[in-house]
Amino acid sequence: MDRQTVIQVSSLSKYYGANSAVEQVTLQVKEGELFGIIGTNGAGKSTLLELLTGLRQPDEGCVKVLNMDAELEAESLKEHIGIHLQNTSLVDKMTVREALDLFQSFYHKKNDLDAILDRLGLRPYEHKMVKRLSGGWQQRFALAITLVNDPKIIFLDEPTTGLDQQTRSEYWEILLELKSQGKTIVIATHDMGEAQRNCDRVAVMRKGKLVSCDSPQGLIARIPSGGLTMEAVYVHFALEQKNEPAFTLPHLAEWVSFAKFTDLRNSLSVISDR
Ligand SMILES: Nc1ncnc2c1ncn2[C@@H]1O[C@H](COP(=O)(O)OP(=O)(O)OP(=O)(O)O)[C@@H](O)[C@H]1O
Repeated sequence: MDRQTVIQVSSLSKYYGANSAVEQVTLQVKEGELFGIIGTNGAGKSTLLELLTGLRQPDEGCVKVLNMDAELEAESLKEHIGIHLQNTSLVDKMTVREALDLFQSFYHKKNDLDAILDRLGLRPYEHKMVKRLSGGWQQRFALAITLVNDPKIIFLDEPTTGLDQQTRSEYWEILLELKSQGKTIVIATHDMGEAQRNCDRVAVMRKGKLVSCDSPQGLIARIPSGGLTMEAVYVHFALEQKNEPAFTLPHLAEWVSFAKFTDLRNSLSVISDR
């Protein structure tokens, strides 16, 4: 039997002046999926996540999450989702435990905080100030915050950016465990290798538009020149412009920016394969 659709996005647009941050995006996410969103800096990933979670209002179209309208029923929706956006530093001066207690007080439904601390390995840091945690532990702490209300869907905005390979792999392992517990996870990421290994489907954004959406293998199979990796998918779908050479100067700048987040050696081998 088909899995239930838990997120339905229909013709969604968000404009900032003349700039369309998200333009006519339509997609669905199924219950229990680990759903990736990729694209260059400024492609619209964060704005899309903000619209999905009801934190921003769309200019056109609509978002239904768990059969609730993300714009009109944001308060009710909040109870059922966990969100980790970029640059959330409100709780820097609290300890891990204090911050978890505070965030949990915002919800009716309450998860077992001790179990969260233990599972995410945060127990030794329970009484440490959040700002004193290393980058990897801060991201785990932020993931812990998303779990305080035992959400059905977790939204994550580039949580592994800047982390070393080992820390990233461990983070994705936790996501796989949450998925195995039935959680639906939507994650914006620049982490192509992990997206390829772990995501059920990936949406590729480019200049606010959804340019492709499929399983990693499905996306890879769509590359006419025959790439083998999500890095190649990124180059083909996220950077490609019709009627222009593949690597104009602006593209090169985007590529360099992307390469910051991925294995440069792999990236260069993708270029040399072209
Ligand atoms: N509050 C805002 N006001 C004006 N423009 C905005 C605002 N938020 C985003 N934008 C613009 O919307 C576009 C999409 O930005 P967004 O942050 O969603 O992209 P992104 O794919 O998440 O990028 P990154 O990978 O750098 O986080 C960009 O052109 C950005 O400058």
